[in-house]
Amino acid sequence: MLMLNPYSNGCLCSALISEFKQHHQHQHHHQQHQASASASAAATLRDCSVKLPLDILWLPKSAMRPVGADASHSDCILVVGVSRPKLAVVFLTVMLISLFLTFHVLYDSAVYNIQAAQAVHERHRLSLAASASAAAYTASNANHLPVFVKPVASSNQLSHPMVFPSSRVHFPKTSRRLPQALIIGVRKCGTRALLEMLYLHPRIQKAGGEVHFFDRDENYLRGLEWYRKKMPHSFRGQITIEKSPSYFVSPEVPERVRAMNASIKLLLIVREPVTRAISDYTQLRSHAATAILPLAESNAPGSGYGAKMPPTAGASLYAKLQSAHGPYDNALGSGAGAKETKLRTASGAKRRAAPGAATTMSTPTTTPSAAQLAAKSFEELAIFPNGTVNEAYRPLSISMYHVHLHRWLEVFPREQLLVVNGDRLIEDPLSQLKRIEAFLGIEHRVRSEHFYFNETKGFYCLRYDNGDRCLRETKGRKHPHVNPVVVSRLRKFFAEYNQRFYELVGEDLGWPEE
Ligand SMILES: Nc1ncnc2c1ncn2[C@@H]1O[C@H](COP(=O)(O)OS(=O)(=O)O)[C@@H](OP(=O)(O)O)[C@H]1O
Repeated sequence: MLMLNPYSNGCLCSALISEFKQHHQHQHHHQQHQASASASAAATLRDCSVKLPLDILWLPKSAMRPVGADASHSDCILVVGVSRPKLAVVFLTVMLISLFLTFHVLYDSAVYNIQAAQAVHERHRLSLAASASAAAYTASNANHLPVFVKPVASSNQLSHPMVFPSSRVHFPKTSRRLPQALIIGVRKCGTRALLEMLYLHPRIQKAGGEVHFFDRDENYLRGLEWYRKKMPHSFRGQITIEKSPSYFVSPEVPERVRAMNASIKLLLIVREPVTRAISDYTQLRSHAATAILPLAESNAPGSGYGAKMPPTAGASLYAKLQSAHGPYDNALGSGAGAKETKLRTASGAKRRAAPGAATTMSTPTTTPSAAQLAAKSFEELAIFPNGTVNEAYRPLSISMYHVHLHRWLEVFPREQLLVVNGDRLIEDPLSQLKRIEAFLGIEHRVRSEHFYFNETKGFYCLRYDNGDRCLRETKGRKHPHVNPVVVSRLRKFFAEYNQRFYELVGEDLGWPEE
């Protein structure tokens, strides 16, 4: 028996002894025959008492009032009294800390087990629900859509902001890890859709936004630890993926990525180059319109973007647009800035003389207003009046995939890079996801039941156990009508570049040549 009494010095022992004596007298009055036994107990008390620094006493068992049946065969009981307050405080503190740590470990372990069980259960439920809905579709015989999933009427809609789940349960034993795979581009080819679809896989964790670590000096100079902290929590066996589409076209990026991880896996999603350029233009025009409309009078014939903008307002909007469009030289990507010059040098392409260019194109020295930029059609920006292609137009130069890919393949072996077909991802996402699962070395877990075709949006959306999710409205914008002659002209222009790209990747993607 251990008894702690921090505030007494010997009181415990004397109390016990006094108790022993009273008890002994009581027995003496009522049980005469035990008198000799008590005397012998007192003798034993004297024999068993051993004074130690911690006030440890051996008391005879008969000194204690029995509480229940006593099955022990010992004669003496150990009583410890802590007589020094400081020592007692230390004792109590150690005991409390031990208790706290024990409960903490037990709590962590319980939370971990419960959450892990919930995650497994939810995924299982999702897979059952999805199988049921796929079966229902087969029965309903909807047929005009590509295949692996039939269209499902969904209540969930496009006015949502980005509605894919932005966070998962954070297990206690996870940590933030540098990415083991990157989606390096290409802009407007389906990089967001690809990342969200991959995130359906339990082995994938994704960085929420575009981090732009490797292509922006101000971020790169913050160091890898800064980058790591931008990553999501993950288990050891999971793969963290980040996507920043401008990595593909930024010359300094491949070397920087290799410096971080020479065996990182690279995903490059591409789309038919002219469609990609039109998509790019559509996004830039949309951004320009958003910036201009509140201030502008929309009375420029055919433009709708406020040609009568006051010069000062135009200049400040222009600055706004420049910062909003990052790698672009101006709002609609029409200028030929420093990066463009590098690109032309790298590709070996000669700038073609463009009669009339001075009157139709912005130049770096003459800053056009945002309204002027936003008022230009894709045709005007892409083709000079003499019919030649404006290679310096950023949406077009980004689509010259071979130029950029060449730089990556100078740094990484071909096997480390997977080319994903963005046009196929739109029509049949599962086929592309299977390839990516194999490339990343993870089991095939993304299934047709994870997708449904949303008729309103015109794209496949994702199905989670807690609801259906589409990408937000900035993905899948309606493109403006582009003159078919211009489209054909651009396709011919890209035919040669596409061939070079096919050679680099070792695959013919079959893009139209007119
Ligand atoms: N499932 C699904 N839902 C919506 N959109 C889809 C989907 N799959 C691919 N896409 C195509 O993704 C295009 C946008 O590409 P990015 O995400 O790479 O754009 S961005 O560079 O990050 O701005 C976007 O381009 P636009 O159609 O021109 O808007 C889509 O065509």
